[in-house]
Amino acid sequence: ACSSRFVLSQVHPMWQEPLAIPGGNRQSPIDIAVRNSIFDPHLRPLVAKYDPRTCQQIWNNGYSFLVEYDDTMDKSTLSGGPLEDRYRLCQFHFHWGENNAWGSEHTVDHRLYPAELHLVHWNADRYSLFEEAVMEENGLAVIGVFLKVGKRHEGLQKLVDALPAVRHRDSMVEFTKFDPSCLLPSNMEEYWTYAGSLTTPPLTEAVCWIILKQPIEVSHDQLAVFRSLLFTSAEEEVQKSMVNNFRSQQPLKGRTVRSSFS
Ligand SMILES: CCCCCNS(=O)(=O)c1cc(S(N)(=O)=O)ccc1C(=O)O
Ligand SMILES: [Zn+2]
Repeated sequence: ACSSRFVLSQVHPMWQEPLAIPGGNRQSPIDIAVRNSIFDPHLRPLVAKYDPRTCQQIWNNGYSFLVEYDDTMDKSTLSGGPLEDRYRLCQFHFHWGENNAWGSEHTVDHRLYPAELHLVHWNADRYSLFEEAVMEENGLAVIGVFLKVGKRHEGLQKLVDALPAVRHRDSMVEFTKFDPSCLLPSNMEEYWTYAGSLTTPPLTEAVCWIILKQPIEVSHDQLAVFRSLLFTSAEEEVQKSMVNNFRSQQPLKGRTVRSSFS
């Protein structure tokens, strides 16, 4: 699995923004101002080919819960879209709020969603390890999918049922045969893409962000289980609910957001 062993538990969930950020002119997340995005006819549909057999475990890293994949071979890959190379899936995770009014990291014309899914991939054509890619420009490609409250998401339920087992920070359980394709919306043609960064430390400016226009629907109760997770470990006497684990929006600094649709 990718080395998302970067243990965020040293940073408080509403962690203090560092003063100096490497570069600092392509930080994420951002607001996507639809009318300012530029239609690029060369942008192709995204091609996500995931093998559920590469799914390994879920863990609570003190910031979110990550579902980690075996990325030692080219088995679960992302290509197409704005990407020149083939990227390997290493993990997916979510960001959410304490209620349904907010929780996403990106916004569309300042519209907030109750949660956002991130599927993290690294450029396996150019690098041999995730750790290398995470320090390189466009070493990573992250797909962002907005979640909205509606009907129950059957595919998500297997994941929701596993969450009580990783309630506390640093807990981990085996989790296998999960195909993350079930969390993607049907429309993989319409997205926005821009050059950005990780939204958690080390905030490296290595990410080609691909934000899908079509949200997925999950039920209120499914989101409530996300909020039953804890930032804190089993040993800590004061337990803190894992909610509002999103970063504040960052300045665009002259960047262009491209759209695959007009
Ligand atoms: C070597 C240090 C890697 C740190 C980042 N790891 S990651 O999997 O890319 C990641 C991305 C993101 S994000 N929101 O996709 O930028 C959030 C958390 C993590 C994590 O590891 O917890
Ligand atoms: Zn994320």
